[in-house]
Formats: sequence, C-alpha cells, structure tokens
Amino acid sequence: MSDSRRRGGVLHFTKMHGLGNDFMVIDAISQPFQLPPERIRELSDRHFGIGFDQVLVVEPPGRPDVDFDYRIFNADGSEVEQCGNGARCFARFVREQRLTNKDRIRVQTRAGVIALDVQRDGWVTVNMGVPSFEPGTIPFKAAEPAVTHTLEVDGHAVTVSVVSMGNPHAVLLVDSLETAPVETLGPALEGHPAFPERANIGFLEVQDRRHARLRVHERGAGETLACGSGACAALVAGIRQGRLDAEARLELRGGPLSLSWQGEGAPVMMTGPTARVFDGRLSVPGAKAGKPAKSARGGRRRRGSRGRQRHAGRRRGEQS
Ligand SMILES: N[C@@H](CCC[C@H](N)C(=O)O)C(=O)O
Repeated sequence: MSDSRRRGGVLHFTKMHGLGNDFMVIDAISQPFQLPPERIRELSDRHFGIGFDQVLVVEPPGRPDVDFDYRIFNADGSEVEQCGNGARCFARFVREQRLTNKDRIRVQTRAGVIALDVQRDGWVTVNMGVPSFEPGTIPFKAAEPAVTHTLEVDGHAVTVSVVSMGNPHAVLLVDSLETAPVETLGPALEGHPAFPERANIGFLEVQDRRHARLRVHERGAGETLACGSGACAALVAGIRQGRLDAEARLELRGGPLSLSWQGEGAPVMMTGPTARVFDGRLSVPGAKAGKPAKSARGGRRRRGSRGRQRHAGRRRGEQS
C-alpha cells in the first residue's frame, strides 16, 4: 500500500453504471472508507462533483457464508438496503479487481443475502430475493396487504401497488410514460406520510404481457435512467395486477432488463449489462474524522473489520 493510501488522504474509486444508473464504486477492503453524508451529496453533483446516483461500497464479509458485504448510499447521503443495477456492477467490480474469481458471488446487503451470477457474455443475473407485500416490512401504512392501495395526493386519489424488494417501492400503472407526471407525483409520493421511510416510485406502461416500459423516481436520488430494484417491483406489480407474464422485458430510459418472477414466495431474477467508465482518485482531507452516514432508516451502521488485501488490476473503459 502506498504512503498516501496509508495516510488515508486518497480514496481510489471506479465510476460504473448499469443502464445509465451510475455509481461511484469503492473497494473498502484495501483502503479505509469514510465519507460523511454531506460529502456524498457534494460528490454526487453532476457539475461540481463526480456525478452519480449511488455510492457502492465493497466490504469484507461479516459472516462466513457470504463473499462480501455490500453497502449502498443514495446521492443524498442516506444509506439504503438494496440496489439492483449496483449489484450487477458490484459483481463485475470484484472480479476485475481480482477480489474474487467466482462466477457466483454471495453478498450481504442490509436487506439480506443476494446472489450474483456472472454470465459468459459478461452480463450479470441477480437473485434479488423474495418480494414482500407486508405493510410493516415495506414499510407502508395500511391495515393489511392488498394488490393495490389508494393514496391521496393534493386532493387526488392515486392507485399504487406497494412492494418491498428489500427497499420500499410503489408502482403506478400509466397509459403513457411520455405524459406520466414523474417530476411532480414522484417526489410527492416519495415523501408521502404513508411511507415512513420514503419510497421509490415507478411509473409502468404495459405494452403487452411480456413487454413494458418504466420510469423510476428514486428515493434519495430523483429520477434515474434505470432502477433495478424498481424494475423488479414493477414486474411483480404488473403480474399481481394480471397485466404481465412471469417473464418480461422492461425497457427503462437507459435500456432493457430481463426479469422473471414465478409468484408468491419465489425470488425475482434480473439480468442486465454493466459498464466500467473510469478509475479515479479523490483527496479526502477529513477522511479520518468522518462518521458513518446516517441511514434512510435513521440509524448508524457499524463498520466492518478490514481483512483481506486486494490484488489490483485496473482496466479502463470496458463495457459488456
Ligand atoms: N438504483 C437502485 C436503487 C437504489 C436505492 C434506492 N434509491 C432506495 O433508496 O431504495 C437499483 O438499481 O435498484
């Protein structure tokens, strides 16, 4: 390890994206990681910072049956449970950094363990876990689970399907993505009192039983070009409303994802591409003074122990 890295003054990162949902990816196994929420907010800025929707952090495993711990921070600095597009980039990153050579990688998120399968063509299939419709799990304020719920927003009734993919989602069926009020209804529903921990809001236009289009206003990031967990939530909502088959292709603003869900109790499978954009170095003068970011749930997370050394092999600009 170089002197500057030992001093903790430089943070190495990699910029990646999954269908334009973009990330600052940090190897926190071979270097210390401390970015306070206000610094994440600054760095996420597309004019004054690096520009990203989420920060993804690779940590040593906290338990023996997983390969890594996977932490996620939204552009607003909040720590969250799940990021599907990020999970695919995570798999590519740990392999290219030679942190593992496995084709199947098990990672611990705040929402549980997910499995990442690297395909021969470089695409990654993620087992995103079993969706939950229990209001308390999402969390969502309702007496009992239902396929749809009605919320009031500015005096208007809005019908949503709510689902937890580890993180909270609401999905609205719309006639057209072009006229869907994503910019106004997205933020209004994200902060609706029925979602005590806010929510990601998907607008789903079903084309036929195996094809749909989706825009997502993400909690803590605004509208993004794609949201993997949002696509999973939209598939599940479309199936439960009788509009989609068990396997479907969802077209997001940044490109398509292939998804499948075999029904109640089964996990959602998501397959899509990843892209590595560039490697960078960041000066972090206050690194040692930083505190762990406040989570979207309001708690603070324990730092994992630092164990393994990385054998760095940096490559640039490769996309698959
Ligand atoms: N872009 C992600 C989701 C990231 C977290 C989300 N904004 C939240 O707050 O739950 C994805 O691809 O799933």
